[in-house]
Amino acid sequence: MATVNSSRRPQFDEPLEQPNKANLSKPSVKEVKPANSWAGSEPGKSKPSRLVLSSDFRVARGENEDRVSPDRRPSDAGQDGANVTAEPAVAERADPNKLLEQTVQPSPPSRAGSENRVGTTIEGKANQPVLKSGGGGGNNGGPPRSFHRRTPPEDFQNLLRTALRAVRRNLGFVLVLTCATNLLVLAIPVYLFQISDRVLTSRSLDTLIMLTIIALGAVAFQSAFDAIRRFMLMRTGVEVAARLGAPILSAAAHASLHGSGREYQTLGDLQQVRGFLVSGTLISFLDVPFAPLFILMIFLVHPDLGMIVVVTALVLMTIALINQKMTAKPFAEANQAQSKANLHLDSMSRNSQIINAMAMIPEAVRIWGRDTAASLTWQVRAQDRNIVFAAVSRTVRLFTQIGILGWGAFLALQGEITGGMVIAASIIAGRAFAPIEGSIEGWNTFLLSRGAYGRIRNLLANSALQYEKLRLPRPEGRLDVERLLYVPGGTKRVVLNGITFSLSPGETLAIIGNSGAGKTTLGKTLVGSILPTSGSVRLDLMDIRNWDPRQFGESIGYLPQDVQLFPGTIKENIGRMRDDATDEQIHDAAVLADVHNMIATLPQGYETVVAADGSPLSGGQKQRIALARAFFGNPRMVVLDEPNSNLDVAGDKALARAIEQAKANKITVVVITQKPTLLNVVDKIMLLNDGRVALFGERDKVLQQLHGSKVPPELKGNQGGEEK
Ligand SMILES: Nc1ncnc2c1ncn2[C@@H]1O[C@H](COP(=O)(O)OP(=O)(O)OP(=O)(O)O)[C@@H](O)[C@H]1O
Repeated sequence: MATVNSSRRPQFDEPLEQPNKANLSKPSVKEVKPANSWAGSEPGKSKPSRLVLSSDFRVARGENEDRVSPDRRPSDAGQDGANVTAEPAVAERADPNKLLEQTVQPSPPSRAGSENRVGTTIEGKANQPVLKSGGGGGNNGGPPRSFHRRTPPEDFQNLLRTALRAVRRNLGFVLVLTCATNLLVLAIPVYLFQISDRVLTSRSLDTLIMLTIIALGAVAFQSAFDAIRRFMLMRTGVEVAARLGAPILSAAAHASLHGSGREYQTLGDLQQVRGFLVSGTLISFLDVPFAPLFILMIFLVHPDLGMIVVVTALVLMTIALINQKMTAKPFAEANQAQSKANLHLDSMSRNSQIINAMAMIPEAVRIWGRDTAASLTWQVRAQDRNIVFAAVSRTVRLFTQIGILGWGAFLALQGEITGGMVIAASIIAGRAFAPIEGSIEGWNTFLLSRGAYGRIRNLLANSALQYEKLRLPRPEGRLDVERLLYVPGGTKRVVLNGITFSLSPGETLAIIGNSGAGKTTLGKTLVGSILPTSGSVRLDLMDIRNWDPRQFGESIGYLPQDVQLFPGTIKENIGRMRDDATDEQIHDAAVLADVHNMIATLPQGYETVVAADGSPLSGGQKQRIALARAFFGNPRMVVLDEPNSNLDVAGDKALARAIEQAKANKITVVVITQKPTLLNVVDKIMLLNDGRVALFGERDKVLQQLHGSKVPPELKGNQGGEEK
């Protein structure tokens, strides 16, 4: 198959025609001027612009909106914009008073008039209505005039508030149960105290039976209340996960576009919060407020015993703090190494075919083993310290029990307290230590959970999905790219430098250039999957950042270089996994992408199930299904990144037909390609060189620039007949 790099024609990176350095450094386009382009007309002869000055935007907008001629053909605004350059508009230096006059007397609504307008900036055009009364869209009748049906904006703050309300409500009830549980837990020490001090002294069987029944009832209630509060906490955790799971995932998916890719881990944060809600740590936290009550009771038995308990509690806290300090680093290292091992495992599962085909299993296992071993080593180090401190802590607790019993016995010998009091104090002390110890041990979990909740709150609070965007009519497909600069975060590499161009609705553009020229990056900025460092991409004059994301997504199609299909049927894939995709829409997209016949040859047709790795489809078939997915819903702009990289001759032809059909349907198509075959069907060509526009203009003129006066025979398809 012939390629642009064949020996008969120069390569993309050859200095075909040195672009004017001055022009390129002011991020402008070397425009191959068509005869009727305004760029080629004399500024003096241009018709007055209705609005020309971006700095006068505020004043002029108010005037324009009131005075625009009702019969003005707004589509003309789209026709003349194909040649926007980065050069400042001539009229930007015009007298503002004259401008005001010009807005009072708008130019006649003729196409020729609008084509000759000089210096009409995009800001100026933004004041003009985009819609026209007919033509310019699908089925030659233009896109539907109705406004887009949109899902309402997500109210993440409200969802978070509702979830928090549910947690508070449940915790309030759990607190009441905790109160009852902690009071009932005193039943056993009180029972012991009563037996030794009352029953044994009075030898009353009735009292013993009575006390035993009360103690049994108290213990039964205490167990029931404890079980109920655990049930409630478990359900609270589930409720939080159920309420926040979907909003977090959609906010994370949206944020990941321009984020670090770690946004999806917020779902893990939700698991952390849920885990905390059902953990023993929270139970300990809830029980801790009752510890002072128990300590007070011991003080009431005897102040000496109370002091022993207080000192022990302080010692236990100190031990736990030292433990946390000494185990925090090894635990963090262990977690980091474990997540590296998990990432590696994930990439192994995605690349299992490559790993098997090239016998890379030992290497893959070695890398995973290295990270896992590092994780285990750090865990052992952390756990060793943990075990030592836990042992010290337990020893202190047991010493305290002995201390209370011993000193209590001594006090009993002195006749200050009774034997029953000593045993009761010992049991109550154990009850007081339990939540304190539990809280100290779980403090780390609490900090982690608090951090996780903070990340969830930030993600939901800052999600752009919740801001309501203005309802816009369905776009026509006018594309304006202005002074696009892209420097990837954390690098100084300028990948795109001053890209400026425009396409009218229904125009097709091929972006060509050497590998690494920035074609894919440009394609991604056009569909908003990466944000430019500066400059703007506008669809129907509205910056794509300001479109409602759902509406924008429905209005465009994108075929990425690395095609991935979703696990599901071909039908679902073409319908973008939407529940509301109708059979007719799916069929239309397949026909528009010229892929219906190919699908018809598959044994299960549209119901063929595609696995995560794309089987049973071939690479070319996957690419063609993805092409139909890009055309689903009759989008107004489609960006195709090397759509024929896997196609055979028939597929290539089908693709060319699809682009022609798209053109007939007034869909603006940008196709990134390395192959010359598609150049036959496009209106314009852009040659990218090192992130800059080296050539841009009408197809034949650019081809002539590329190949000198000779245009290779295979690229002569449209010459003459469709001369622009
Ligand atoms: N996130 C990034 N960080 C650093 N460099 C980047 C980043 N994204 C792109 N680049 C660089 O920008 C250049 C252009 O990349 P791009 O993928 O757009 O090229 P391309 O013209 O599509 O190439 P190909 O035809 O091989 O797909 C490359 O040199 C690439 O290394």
